[in-house]
Amino acid sequence: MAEPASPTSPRLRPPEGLWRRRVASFGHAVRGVWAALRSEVHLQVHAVATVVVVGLGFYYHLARLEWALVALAVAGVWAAELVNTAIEALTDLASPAYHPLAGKAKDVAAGAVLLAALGALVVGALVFGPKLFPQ
Ligand SMILES: Nc1ncnc2c1ncn2[C@@H]1O[C@H](COP(=O)(O)OP(=O)(O)OP(=O)(O)O)[C@@H](O)[C@H]1O
Repeated sequence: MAEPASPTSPRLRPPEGLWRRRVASFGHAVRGVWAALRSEVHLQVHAVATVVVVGLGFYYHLARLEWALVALAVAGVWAAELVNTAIEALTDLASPAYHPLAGKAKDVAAGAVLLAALGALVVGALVFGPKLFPQ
């Protein structure tokens, strides 16, 4: 009878090289964030805002759920801004000359950032508003 599978069983262990590839992919992702951070002023502003928000979070001893909302809002803005940066780069590569579709792609990507930022603003106002301006 076949031996039951366990997480340490050689059958379930990923093949050699898979972990190396996963680690390499993680490295590429970190390199992407770093490259965008160096070239995009908007991301540098987000970085400063993130430090301020995290500092305020510790100062006001946010509750667990408040931290969760703030983390989601901050990550949402970063993710939207990174995707926007990627779409801008690809658009410039594919269509350096003016094209309505290139403009649409950039406008839609920028719209995603705007929505994420508005959501983060609402979360920030609801979480920090009562703490910053107690009645
Ligand atoms: N190749 C293009 N064809 C048509 N319209 C374009 C093109 N490139 C840019 N645009 C228009 O100009 C706007 C600004 O584009 P741009 O590449 O300067 O991005 P941006 O909003 O200034 O972002 P960032 O400041 O992060 O570079 C776009 O949203 C789009 O409407």
